Amino acid sequence: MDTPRRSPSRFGLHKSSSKTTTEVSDASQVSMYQSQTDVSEKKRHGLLSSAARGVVGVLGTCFVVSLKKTKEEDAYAFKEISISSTSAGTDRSGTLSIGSRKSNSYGNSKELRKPGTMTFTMGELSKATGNFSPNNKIGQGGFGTVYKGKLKDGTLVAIKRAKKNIYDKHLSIEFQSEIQTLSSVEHLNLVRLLGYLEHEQERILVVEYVPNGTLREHLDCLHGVALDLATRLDIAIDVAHAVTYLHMYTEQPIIHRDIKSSNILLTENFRAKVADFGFSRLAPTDIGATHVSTQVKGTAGYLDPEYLKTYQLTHKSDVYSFGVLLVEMITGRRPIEQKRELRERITLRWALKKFLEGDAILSLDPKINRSPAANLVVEKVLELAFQCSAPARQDRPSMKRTAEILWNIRKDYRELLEANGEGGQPLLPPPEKAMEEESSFDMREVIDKIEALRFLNN
Ligand SMILES: Nc1ncnc2c1ncn2[C@@H]1O[C@H](COP(=O)(O)OP(=O)(O)OP(=O)(O)O)[C@@H](O)[C@H]1O
Repeated sequence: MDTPRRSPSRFGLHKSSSKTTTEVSDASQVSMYQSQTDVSEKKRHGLLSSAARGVVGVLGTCFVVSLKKTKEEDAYAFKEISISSTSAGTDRSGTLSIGSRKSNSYGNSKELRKPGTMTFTMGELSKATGNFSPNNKIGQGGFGTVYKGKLKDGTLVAIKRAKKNIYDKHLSIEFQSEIQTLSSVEHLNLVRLLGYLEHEQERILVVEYVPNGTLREHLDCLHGVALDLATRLDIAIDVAHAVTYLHMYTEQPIIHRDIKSSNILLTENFRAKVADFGFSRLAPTDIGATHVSTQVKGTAGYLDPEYLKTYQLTHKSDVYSFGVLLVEMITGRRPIEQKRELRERITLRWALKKFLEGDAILSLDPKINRSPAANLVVEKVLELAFQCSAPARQDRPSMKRTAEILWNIRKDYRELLEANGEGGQPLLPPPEKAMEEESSFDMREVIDKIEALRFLNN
């Protein structure tokens, strides 16, 4: 099927409008949010176990890990989008709580709890975390401190303790928002809320513990091995599934608002789980409503420039952030690389320039070996990433479409690996409905790219 002709404006590269937009957004993103991000990043990195660093130190290098997933594992993920809406629907009817596991008991098992509202006592959570011992601290974010905990029945959990400030009404609202949002969702690729505690000064969330660190940590090789391209593609698809689910299959559409690599947690099998719904708000459902106006929240580098400019939040703001995330996964670089020279500082812009010059492969994370198959992934994923992060939201694809394109890219990648005898990744059957359109880019677009390149060089 022919892909529609893409004009420079689909990339948002018309001189008159987009340059201004990009500059405004970059500047405001850096100034408004960078300090906050830096602090939490530093803290988080400071918190990485010395053991992890030890591994890196001992190995002296970062090996590429290649993971073979079973057909069943992936097939499950594909099914998840379609079946989850049903199961979540059941949950929302109030008969089955996503927080309360039928076979497991948390806190008082006699209570019949509403979805996601399992309550814990301070005693239980104190015990689970060794009295909130610093030894059990695994993270620090905008919301507060995160501890690893073990419940009575042995279940490992992450316990997110909000900063204490009962007079901060905003925090309480955020807490309620996180509970409400989390409680209505259930998906393999979303971190599950197990319960909460709200008592006097304390606001604590108990969520599923995801044991293998954040995507950002893995891109930084802090766990000793670099993620190979196949795994990065799988992770991107997991995230796309999760966000598609939030946008399309929950009772009320949910905009995540803070998609970023440090909010992507990985399981031992390198399945991705999207975390941190603290910033999310329910998307509008009114017929005719296309956006909610709200105060700008998110993280520097990932913020939709149109949202920054207009304060209007739509699903396409998540798509923008996801585009930035895709570039991050291909390049290994953070969205904003403060220490690099000016022209390399905004990774999206730097990678776009390489792409338009026909040198997309030069932007590939140096930890990944170059090959014809890698070349294909870099070209196609970057092309998709730039569509996702087009300055104008109408030029961005939906999250569902983005997932479908990623499926195609993965399929092409695996076929090329097989053909070149490069890898042993098993070929998975294509998901039933997803393969209608090709994600190739055609020669006509080269002309557009040259035009765009001229624009960039001006
Ligand atoms: N469910 C979880 N399982 C395992 N570790 C977690 C879990 N949730 C959070 N963490 C760890 O705690 C860190 C802080 O998480 P948190 O969601 O509070 O903040 P953040 O998203 O990193 O930052 P911010 O709130 O500023 O966006 C994460 O980077 C991760 O290392």
